[in-house]
Amino acid sequence: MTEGISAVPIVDLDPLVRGGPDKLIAARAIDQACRGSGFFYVVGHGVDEALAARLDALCRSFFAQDLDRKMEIRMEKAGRAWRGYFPVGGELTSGKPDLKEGIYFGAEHGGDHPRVRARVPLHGTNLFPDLPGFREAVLAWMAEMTRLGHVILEGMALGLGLPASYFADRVAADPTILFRAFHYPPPEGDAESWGVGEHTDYGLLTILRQDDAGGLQVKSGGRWIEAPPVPGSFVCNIGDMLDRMTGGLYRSTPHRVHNRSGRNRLSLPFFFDPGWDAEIQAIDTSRADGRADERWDRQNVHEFRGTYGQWLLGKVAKVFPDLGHAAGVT
Ligand SMILES: O=C(O)CCC(=O)C(=O)O
Ligand SMILES: [Fe+2]
Repeated sequence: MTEGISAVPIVDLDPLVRGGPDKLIAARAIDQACRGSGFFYVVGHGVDEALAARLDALCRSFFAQDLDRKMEIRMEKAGRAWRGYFPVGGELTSGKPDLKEGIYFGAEHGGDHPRVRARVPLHGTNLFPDLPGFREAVLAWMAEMTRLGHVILEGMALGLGLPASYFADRVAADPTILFRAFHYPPPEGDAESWGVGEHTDYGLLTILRQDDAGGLQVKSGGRWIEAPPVPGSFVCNIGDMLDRMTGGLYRSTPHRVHNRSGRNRLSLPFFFDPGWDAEIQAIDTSRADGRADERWDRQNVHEFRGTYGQWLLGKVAKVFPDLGHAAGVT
């Protein structure tokens, strides 16, 4: 592990991606990062840079369109599947409107998928913008990010001294995947406009591609530190369910975004989360450090019992209250 230009460490995943004998070196670096700030960059991930550039350009073309065009795929049209576009101010990550717009995507489940047939919220088909190549790029990206998610989870399992397939076998055989494209316009005069307010992510692992605008901040050791852009890398962070499973050994670290660059910021977070029906159980709480920080939302993840689907529905209903009602969640 090498120290980057910020306090967030950089982990070279190459040995894990290739499956070489140095796997444990990468696994230990991940473990160290997860016990520390809970945030790390990954390089050596093998994700095609040309695909990333194509997706970046397509997303910028989408967000540059008139609002009317963007609203053609507004989230309301996807109903309970919870996909599509939301305009600036439409999402309330920490109870207040965020200064960002975005598109939500998920696994492309057809009408014959059992959970779509059972009308389970958050399942269904995506709403893709009518831009050539968009659909293909998003589907290819989600496949790549899913591959990468499995690689990182394997590293985490090894780093914890568990069998490589520990998470894959228990919670991530059929992961819940959510992919978002966000555009953060620069604040107009109001320095207090947060792109995303302080929050933690809900699931296992977030893999984020950020552009060169900067603005992502991570709460580490009680203070906010920057996670500046590192070309060709992804920023990874722990979600609430991995915090829960590791008994707090790995923290779901609070983070937030403030776009101070004076230009548009584009970010592409991918959420690699437990299967919808996966029961979330602690691995070995004796390893936990017992710290119980005051959380941003005053929840205690360690008291949660149930499936990931139950946890996620409770969360999403808070972030999009109107859609929560529409989908019968609240
Ligand atoms: O856009 C970013 O850099 C972070 C986004 C984020 O934290 C989230 O969507 O959960
Ligand atoms: Fe987040």
